[in-house]
Amino acid sequence: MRIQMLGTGSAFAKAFNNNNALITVDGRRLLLDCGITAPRALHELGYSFNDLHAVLITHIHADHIGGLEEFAFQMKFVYGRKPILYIADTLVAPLWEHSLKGGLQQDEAETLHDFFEVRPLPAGVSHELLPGLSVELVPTRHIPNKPNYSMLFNGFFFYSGDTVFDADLLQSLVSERGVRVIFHDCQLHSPGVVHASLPQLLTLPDELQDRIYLMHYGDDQPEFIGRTGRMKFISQQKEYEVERLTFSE
Ligand SMILES: Nc1ccn([C@@H]2O[C@@H]3COP(=O)(O)O[C@H]3[C@H]2O)c(=O)n1
Ligand SMILES: [Zn+2]
Ligand SMILES: [Zn+2]
Repeated sequence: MRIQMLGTGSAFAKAFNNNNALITVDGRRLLLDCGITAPRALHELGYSFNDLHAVLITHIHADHIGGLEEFAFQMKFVYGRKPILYIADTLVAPLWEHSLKGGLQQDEAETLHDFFEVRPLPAGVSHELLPGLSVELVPTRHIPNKPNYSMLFNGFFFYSGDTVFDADLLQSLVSERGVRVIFHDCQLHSPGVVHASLPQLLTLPDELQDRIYLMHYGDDQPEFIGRTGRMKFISQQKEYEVERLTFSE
């Protein structure tokens, strides 16, 4: 499994694109979140929306779904096919009613299903997204009363979908679930109200820090290079072989 971040920036970053990723398995590409900057970021890497097998969504903040209107319109009017949208079952209605309907709907009968092959995913069970890639949605805390999901891929790779610091969850993922690689959102400055902050992540034991790669950071990230304990920053646009990340690099 290879992963290439389209961006590693926080919602307000300007030096980095939105924290969205391309996961590639056997030549098939899954887009993981599609934020405001995703259309341009894909283009800069030489991809079009038509090169994607499917898109998977963590939650409905604009840095994670703000590019879906263009994705839907391009697939309908430029490429003439409906893309697969994997999304938590609890987010299907909010995504349409609160985010996409205003731009996409042209007549009252149109729904999200007219633009996407919607695959609602219950949390807590494994789903095959494409051959060789499975996911379990893990509910994580981000904004009170708004559903949000982190992703456990192939049983060993945990990708946080914007979450507050939760040391117990990270510890149990490693000691009970066998997680080997963790991509975690990281707000560089305290307090981490809706994200994990770097000072909080630095309190984790070495055995966890060794597995953690930091993403979703602010524009002053260069000032923090060398100040992340045993954790490492993930770079945007660089491609990583996930199986080879732990304890290497
Ligand atoms: N209660 C909230 C809600 C939002 N925010 C900021 O807005 C951003 C939305 O995208 P995000 O990546 O979840 O990060 C959120 C916070 O920076 C915040 O700081 N506090
Ligand atoms: Zn975000
Ligand atoms: Zn968010």
